[in-house]
Amino acid sequence: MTATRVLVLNSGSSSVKYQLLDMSDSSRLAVGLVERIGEETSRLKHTPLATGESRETNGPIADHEAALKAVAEELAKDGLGLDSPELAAIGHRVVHGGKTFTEPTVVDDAVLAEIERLIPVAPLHNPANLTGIRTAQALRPDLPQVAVFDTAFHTTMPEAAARYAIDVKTADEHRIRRYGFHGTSHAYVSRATAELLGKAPEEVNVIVLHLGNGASASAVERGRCVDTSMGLTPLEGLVMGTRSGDMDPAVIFHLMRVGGMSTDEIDTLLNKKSGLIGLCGDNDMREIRRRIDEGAEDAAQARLAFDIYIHRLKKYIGAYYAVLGRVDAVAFTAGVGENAAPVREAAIAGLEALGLAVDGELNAVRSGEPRLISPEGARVAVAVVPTDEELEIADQTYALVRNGNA
Ligand SMILES: Nc1ncnc2c1ncn2[C@@H]1O[C@H](COP(=O)(O)OP(=O)(O)O)[C@@H](O)[C@H]1O
Ligand SMILES: CC(=O)OP(=O)(O)O
Ligand SMILES: [Mg+2]
Repeated sequence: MTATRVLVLNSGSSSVKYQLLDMSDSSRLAVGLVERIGEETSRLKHTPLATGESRETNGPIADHEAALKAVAEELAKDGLGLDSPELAAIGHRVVHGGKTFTEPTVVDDAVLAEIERLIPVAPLHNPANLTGIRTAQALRPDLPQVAVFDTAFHTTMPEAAARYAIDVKTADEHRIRRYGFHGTSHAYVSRATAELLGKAPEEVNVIVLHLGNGASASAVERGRCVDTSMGLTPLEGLVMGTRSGDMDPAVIFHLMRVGGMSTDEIDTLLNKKSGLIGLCGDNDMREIRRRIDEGAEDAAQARLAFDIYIHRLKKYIGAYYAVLGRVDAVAFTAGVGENAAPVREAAIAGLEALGLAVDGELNAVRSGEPRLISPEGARVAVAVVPTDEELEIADQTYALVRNGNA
């Protein structure tokens, strides 16, 4: 029997999203999510696609190792356990691959060591990714574990976009440059956008707006990334759920000298207590829109947070329009981009001179399919293109192991 199944693990700082796929037809066998790892109120939601009936387990899950073991138990209940001979490989999302990894990579000790070395530049993500890999290795030591890096798609950025304008020697010594993240999503969505336009990826220039809890924009020229908004770490760029995005770096010196804050306190402030949550107390765009739309008592604060979020997004659309010179499509994706029509409308509003517009009726359509929301005949397409990082990771993982390369 040929092993055609791939388990994909997308380990975040406090969550694990997973999917088991059969790559003979790219179908899903099971999907699930473990949330709030490390808290008392952890939750595992598991759905075997054969029945479509979800099971939920609530109660403390201490760490990512325990989370993955719980996932393995749930899969086993459906006869989809990790001991299955049909499993060909386990694919892992790894957030930071530095400049080392430009392709999906079969994990060995040297690869693990390099992912570990990169922890200081992805402190929220790489430790969780490592635990995911090590736990999976312990459960199935005989299987290839494949790392698919968020940074890989961005390694094509030219030096002019990737370098910060700081002393070159210092930058090189500490490997300070812009790496970019969410690359698996930017790659998948830019390709799917080309397909929606009936073109090959090499024929189009696309601005991809990945708006989830973390958020980033990218400029994709003929299938290759030429700029992206995240930098050395996933902190730079757009306003995010809990991260500040761009600001004058002197804010940090000021907080240290005048505010008396420590490096760790500022790190926590900018990564976990800023962005939408810092501006208005909510990091969920649904809640922010509810406050605005219902005219809640604290609507003004939510409105300001929304406006700052949109202002930054619009600046990046303009910047990447200039970087690309000619734009064929702007694609919205991830939780906010796929679901929040008011965000899409506001971000594109006023950009008619650039050939960009949103049709109100098309924008209001709710669907899981890629779709155009620009008016018929528009010079530049505006699209909603659902991302599928797990499918992309599974594809890349299977492509690497199916020919016995592993
Ligand atoms: N219907 C919706 N309207 C507005 N925002 C939504 C909606 N559904 C989800 N979101 C937003 O999507 C975010 C999560 O996006 P997601 O891509 O799943 O993020 P991540 O992968 O970073 O956890 C939530 O924080 C929420 O703000
Ligand atoms: C890199 C990054 O920001 O990832 P996420 O959006 O999953 O936090
Ligand atoms: Mg995400």
